[in-house]
Amino acid sequence: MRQQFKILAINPGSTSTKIAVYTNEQINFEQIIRHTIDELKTFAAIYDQYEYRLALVEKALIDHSICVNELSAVVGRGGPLKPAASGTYTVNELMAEDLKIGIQTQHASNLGGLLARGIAGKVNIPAFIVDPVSVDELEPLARITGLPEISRPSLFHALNLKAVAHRMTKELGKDYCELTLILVHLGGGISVGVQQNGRMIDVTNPNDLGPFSPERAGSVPSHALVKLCFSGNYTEEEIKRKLVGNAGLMAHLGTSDGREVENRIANGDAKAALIYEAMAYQVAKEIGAMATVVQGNLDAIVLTGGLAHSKMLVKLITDRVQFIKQVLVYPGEDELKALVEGALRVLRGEELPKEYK
Ligand SMILES: Nc1ncnc2c1ncn2[C@@H]1O[C@H](COP(=O)(O)OP(=O)(O)OP(=O)(O)O)[C@@H](O)[C@H]1O
Ligand SMILES: CCCC(=O)O
Repeated sequence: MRQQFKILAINPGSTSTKIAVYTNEQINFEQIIRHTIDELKTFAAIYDQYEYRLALVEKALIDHSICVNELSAVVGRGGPLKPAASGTYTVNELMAEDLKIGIQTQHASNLGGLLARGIAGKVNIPAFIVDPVSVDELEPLARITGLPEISRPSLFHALNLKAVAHRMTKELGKDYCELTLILVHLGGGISVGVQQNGRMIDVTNPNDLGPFSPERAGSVPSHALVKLCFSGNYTEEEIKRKLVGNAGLMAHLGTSDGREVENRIANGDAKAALIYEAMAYQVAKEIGAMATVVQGNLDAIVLTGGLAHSKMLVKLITDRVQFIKQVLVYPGEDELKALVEGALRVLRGEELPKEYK
């Protein structure tokens, strides 16, 4: 009989902590613990929320009659850490320190590894994180911009894109490193990357470059942006908010909900149709650019994320890129399952845990 591993996965977000317990690939339970603004505003820094969220996760385990010493491992969402290769990492002392201070930025996901370590430490089982947004496997060529002092960083939807690549290679009975793929996450932000030999050798940072998305600007003409920054009309924070959060579909149409945009299109809204098609056009153009990175030697183009549920958007993109290679669609994202799968690969000895340095 296959060995049974019981795993707790923790995904802290800005307004909730999502948790799940799985036995192997089977879910035992999933819960979204919501946090109100009033509760969170009492904490000055993200790390100050640690004890508060820990108590809520432990209570949820008791509510579901799960005893910590039944668990084989605890896995948390990895925060924006130092650039590192893709994989499952043991939460070590150095990582815990970087998560505590928010080495790249203050973000709720920094608590994922810390909560995993806190709970796992009580019963001496491993604590992991999997594919944080700061996974960096870029080729030197991909980093260079026209300004020596600005290089392209690697920040993207690594957890979902890597999980989808693992799932599809398994389904096709292939080795993970065998396939060359263009992987596209179509969510609130859009990441477009190309993976070769298991490494994401080029990728657009959804907060910075590439297509615009439901709520982010993507690449914009730099001179016009500089003018906006120095117009005296905005603070630095306001400009950042304008680019990430209030841009894309939200800025043009006042909503970041793809379903709402499609309803408007169905009711004859020509502006909604133009903007939605422009988003698909930009995604397709970026896919075309990524195909040049591997000189067209690809196995598939893969679309995933919430917007990949949309038949309309998938068709708009596919019509433009299917001449390059077949398009496969894996709608949605399941971060808790992706975390569990990453932990299982290590517990089953399919992958060695990586050490954060
Ligand atoms: N059936 C659907 N048709 C059209 N759009 C959809 C559908 N289902 C979800 N979406 C859209 O997908 C987007 C959200 O995707 P997703 O849940 O992957 O993003 P997120 O988790 O909010 O952000 P991110 O993925 O950037 O972290 C929203 O624009 C939502 O309206
Ligand atoms: C930075 C990429 C990940 C995200 O936007 O959620």
